[in-house]
Amino acid sequence: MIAKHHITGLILAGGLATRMGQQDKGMLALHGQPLAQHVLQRLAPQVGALAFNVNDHHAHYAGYGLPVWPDDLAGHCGPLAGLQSGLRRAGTPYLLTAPCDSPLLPPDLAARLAAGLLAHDADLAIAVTDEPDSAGGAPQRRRHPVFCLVKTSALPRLDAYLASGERRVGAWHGGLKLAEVLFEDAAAFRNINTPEELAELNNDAMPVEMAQALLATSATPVGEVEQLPLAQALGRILSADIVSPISVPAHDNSAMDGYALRGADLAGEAPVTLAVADTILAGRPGTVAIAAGQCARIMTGAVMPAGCDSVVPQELVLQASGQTITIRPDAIRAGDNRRFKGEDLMQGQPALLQGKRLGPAELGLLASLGIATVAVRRRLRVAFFSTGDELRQPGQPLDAGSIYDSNRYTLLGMLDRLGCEPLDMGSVQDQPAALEAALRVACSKADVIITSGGVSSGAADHTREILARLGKVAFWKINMRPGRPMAFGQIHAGGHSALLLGLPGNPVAVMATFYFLARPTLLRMMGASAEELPLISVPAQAAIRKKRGRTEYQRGIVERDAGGRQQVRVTGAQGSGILSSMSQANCMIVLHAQQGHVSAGELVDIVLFHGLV
Ligand SMILES: Nc1nc2c(c(=O)[nH]1)N[C@H]1C(S)=C(S)[C@@H](COP(=O)(O)OP(=O)(O)OC[C@H]3O[C@@H](n4cnc5c(N)ncnc54)[C@H](O)[C@@H]3O)O[C@H]1N2
Ligand code: MOO
Ligand SMILES: [Mg+2]
Repeated sequence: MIAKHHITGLILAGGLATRMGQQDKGMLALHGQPLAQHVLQRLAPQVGALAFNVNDHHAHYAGYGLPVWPDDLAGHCGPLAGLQSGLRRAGTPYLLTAPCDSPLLPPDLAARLAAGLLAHDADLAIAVTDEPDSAGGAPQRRRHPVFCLVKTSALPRLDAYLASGERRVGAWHGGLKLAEVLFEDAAAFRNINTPEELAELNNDAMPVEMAQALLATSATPVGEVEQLPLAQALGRILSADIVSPISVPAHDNSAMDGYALRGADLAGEAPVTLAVADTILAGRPGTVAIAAGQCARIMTGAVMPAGCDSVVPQELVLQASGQTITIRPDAIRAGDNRRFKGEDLMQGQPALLQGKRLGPAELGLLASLGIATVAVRRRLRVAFFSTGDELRQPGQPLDAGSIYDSNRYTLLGMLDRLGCEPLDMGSVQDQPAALEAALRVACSKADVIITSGGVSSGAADHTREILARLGKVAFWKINMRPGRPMAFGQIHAGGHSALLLGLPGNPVAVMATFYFLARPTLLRMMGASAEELPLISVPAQAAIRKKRGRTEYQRGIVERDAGGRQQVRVTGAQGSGILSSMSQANCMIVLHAQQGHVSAGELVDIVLFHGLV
């Protein structure tokens, strides 16, 4: 297996960008962020180390804190010179290259190239795609030689090739063994060569991972800290590391009710008789040292007496008279049933790290250290409101064409569960003045404003105008379903600022965008350390229809089949207005962008709704 830490990712940013007026291509902005940073964000989770290959604009890349390697060959000789530079400098057995102008590159590029390389026992693996033939004929196989995973030991071959004056990218490997790995999603290899291509990409729906990365870069944790008694700290985020002031347990102690003894006394074959020299209760340490041939009656949790290293549970004792016990020498092994001082927490060692969310175990752990109050970040204030003239509140009559406002309640529930301080601002009519007033009030009270509705292409122009007046808000199209449209930005009013997350109005879209986009952002702002939702791989009970190129979150029910194996099925209709599907479901089936239709029995990723703790 080729592990992540065996691979250095090299972002090729050393070209001349002739069709971009020789600008530094890697620094061109896509959704307000440099192309090279998008590539970095996509490669980072896939490799152990990262570096840039840059020739002319070293300073542009220095801020990323990564190595910046120039070509060793002079005169902009193309990507192979970058590859050569990377192979010379990488400290890992493999190098993975990707150009700085390919921000959609596959999230499983490294894993799949590595699998292909191993399967073919090859020296390098490159990506290939099948592109539709413009004349309507059979698809054309297209190689992408700059998306390449190569053994760093291939360097001499590349050196010789370049020394011979050759520069062509596709042919350098000569006698080395090449594996071609087919990727179904050709769009992932899209690269930007002209200003028109960049404009087009800026207009297209953005991958979920890109939206997540953009959100992550704009979320900063709340600074204020408060000191809370333990009993009020459940769900809060620790603001500083906790170093154990004591060891837990504070003494070596017994794990059983029985007799503490010296393991060395259990030698031989015949039953052993020991004299009971003391009785030790939990909280009442013994007073005598136990000599050879002696033992002490001891209770669970009581301090081990000096001289003893083992405890025999009382039910394993053959005979006990009060003054003596008799046991078989093989009843226990020396050292059994003794708990060591500090085996849970050692004095002076970190017990909990800042960013930890305090759950039941953490409250108990802090208590076990004798800590009575704890420093946590103040709760994140999240103002939320629904928008729409059609909305009525539960309890009100429903007139023609109107609906009840459900998003307010799902949002309230989700925010509360996450540990935020929800500020419910009700529902707001689709009128410019009402919307502006609501945003201003929300901005004055909250760190984050979450709205639902009014963000699709049908959104009234006045919404955009107001948001533009109050701050900088982008309207995103995200390549996901449900949850395609979303507004994101920062707004300012009355000397305050707040992050705005404008979620789409459809009730399931609200939940999907909340869980997969807003949740990580809010957690980061709450000061919580990154908690990736664990994806579990489960076979699909039946085929699932899925559009390749788009991330889909389908509502699923995971349960055991007749043979006892877990499997997942979709809840039925997946419309983004069908909120009952979220209630029937016990998991979200996460169908990644690069996946197509799923066949019965195929493994899919799921996120469970409920956890134990
Ligand atoms: N021409 C296009 N139309 C739509 C597109 C598109 O790309 N092109 N995207 C669709 C998608 S996907 C979604 S999601 C919605 C998002 O629209 P908005 O965010 O502007 O939301 P609204 O139009 O205000 O509402 C959508 C839908 O949800 C109902 N809704 C709204 N608020 C609530 C609430 N608080 N409780 C319950 N239900 C609510 C609302 O009545 C609408 O039925 O746009 C699609 N259209
Ligand atoms: O994606 Mo919309 O957000 O489906 O309903
Ligand atoms: Mg609306």
